[in-house]
Amino acid sequence: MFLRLEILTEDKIGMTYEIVGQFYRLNLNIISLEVFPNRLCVKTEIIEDSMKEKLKENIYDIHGVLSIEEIDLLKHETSEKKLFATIDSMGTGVIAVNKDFNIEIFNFYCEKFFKIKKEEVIGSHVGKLFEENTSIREIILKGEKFDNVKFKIDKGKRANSYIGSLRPIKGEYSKENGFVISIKDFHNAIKMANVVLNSNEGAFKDIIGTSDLIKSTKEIVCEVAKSDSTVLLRGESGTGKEIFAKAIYNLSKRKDKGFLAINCAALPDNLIESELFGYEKGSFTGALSGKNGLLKEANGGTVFLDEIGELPLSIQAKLLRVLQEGCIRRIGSSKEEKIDVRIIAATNRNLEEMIWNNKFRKDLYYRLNVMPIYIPPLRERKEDIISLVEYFIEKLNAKLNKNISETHEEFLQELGAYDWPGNVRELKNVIERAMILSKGNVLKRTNIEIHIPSVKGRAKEFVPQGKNLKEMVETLEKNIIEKELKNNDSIRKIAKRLGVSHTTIINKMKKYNLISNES
Ligand SMILES: Nc1ncnc2c1ncn2[C@@H]1O[C@H](COP(=O)(O)OP(=O)(O)OP(=O)(O)O)[C@@H](O)[C@H]1O
Repeated sequence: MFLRLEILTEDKIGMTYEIVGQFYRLNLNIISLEVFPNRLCVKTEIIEDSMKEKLKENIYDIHGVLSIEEIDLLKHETSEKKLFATIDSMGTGVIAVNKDFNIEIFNFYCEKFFKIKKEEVIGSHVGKLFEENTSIREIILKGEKFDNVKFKIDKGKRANSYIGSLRPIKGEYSKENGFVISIKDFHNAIKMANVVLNSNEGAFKDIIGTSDLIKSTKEIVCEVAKSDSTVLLRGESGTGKEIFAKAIYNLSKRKDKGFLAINCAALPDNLIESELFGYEKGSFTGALSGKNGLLKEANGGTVFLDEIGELPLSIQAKLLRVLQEGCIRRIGSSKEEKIDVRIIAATNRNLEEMIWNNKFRKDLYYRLNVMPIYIPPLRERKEDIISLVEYFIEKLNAKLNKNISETHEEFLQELGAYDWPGNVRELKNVIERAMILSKGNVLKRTNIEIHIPSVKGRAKEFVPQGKNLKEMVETLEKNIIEKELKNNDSIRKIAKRLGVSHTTIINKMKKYNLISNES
């Protein structure tokens, strides 16, 4: 406990000397002294009331002393308290170290991730905190400025990555007086980077990734969105073609008009034409009244034609008329109607090969390919995996009613070692499965359910179950269809891939009691 006095005085030379003298006459130790014009604040040890009265009397006897008041804190103590409260409330770890490398400040954030109380580390050597990580320890002990170095702190259950920076504290004559280390959680830093990168571009808010490849794709998209030209998005399945199509629409001048997404593979062959172009009354049995097609419905807006490579050749010819002349003709009508739609198409098929095999019209290809944009596969931008994982965890926590807050380093390493043939869609599914499987709040390597040949070795040879060849073939057939259905592709697309009809797949699904996402 301390006694703190604030003494107001007249402006007189030697006043401080005289007041301080009264403390020494009573043999009192001055702990702190603040001198201002006409004001003096003194901190001393607590003393008995009689002694305190004596001290005050003696000070009042000095000519020019106006008042003496007991106060709670000296000015520098108030500032120090404010500073510590600020440092403690920061979402960044702060460690201040003196010139002898001893810790002087260790904020609340640091207590949390080092799992040590500040009382245990204040005054001890900073090197002790980074004992398990010799590389960062060496850099820190140089005491020289550095920015954003990634390192790991392994505290048993929690092994996470952080980003550290260091600033030396310079004295008035540039002599070094220690340094301050600031530490951020790596994953939080990435989240923030995403917020900042996406803040101007609301259109990109659902497109996660800060890799150079994604950044340059976003740049191209921004340029392309300004014009009204047809765009062809190319890239493997699950790379995000549809969300890029949405971004183009959101950045375009048609953003206040409609956006209609049509999956060409999901429309059965016999319905595609009527769905897209509409039909006249009586044009076929059952056409009791006429109907507008989807393209007409989308007039003035943007149409996203996903999986354009799946369109039958006859429809390709009609689509070419839309692109060339802006005209559609309903089934059963001899009249063409003008429409104004912007087409964004997408495919994961090799259209050039399809042209070669007479499966895709060359003229339509050239018309679509005015602005091709290639969406890179995830394996070429693995640096985006961490931010995608964070993003999906946050989204899926709400959906699955979970509270996953951490990912083990090994979990991320394993994801990084995989090649992701199903791209971001596959990553999302793997995260969802891992979250369902995880017992606590942490995602661990053991929660990953994918086969990673490079990491876990080759798969065992698969021998289908069954009493005889017929049963074995049926098991195999069931497994193949089941696996295809898991990719969430349309039945039409699966049928194409397996070289059978749409009806065959539906019949087999009934036979084996399988359900698709279309059911
Ligand atoms: N960069 C990304 N950020 C966040 N989510 C993404 C990203 N890329 C893809 N996704 C998600 O992955 C899933 C698949 O994306 P999308 O449907 O756009 O892929 P696609 O390329 O159109 O696939 P397909 O060719 O099979 O139709 C969606 O859930 C989408 O939201």
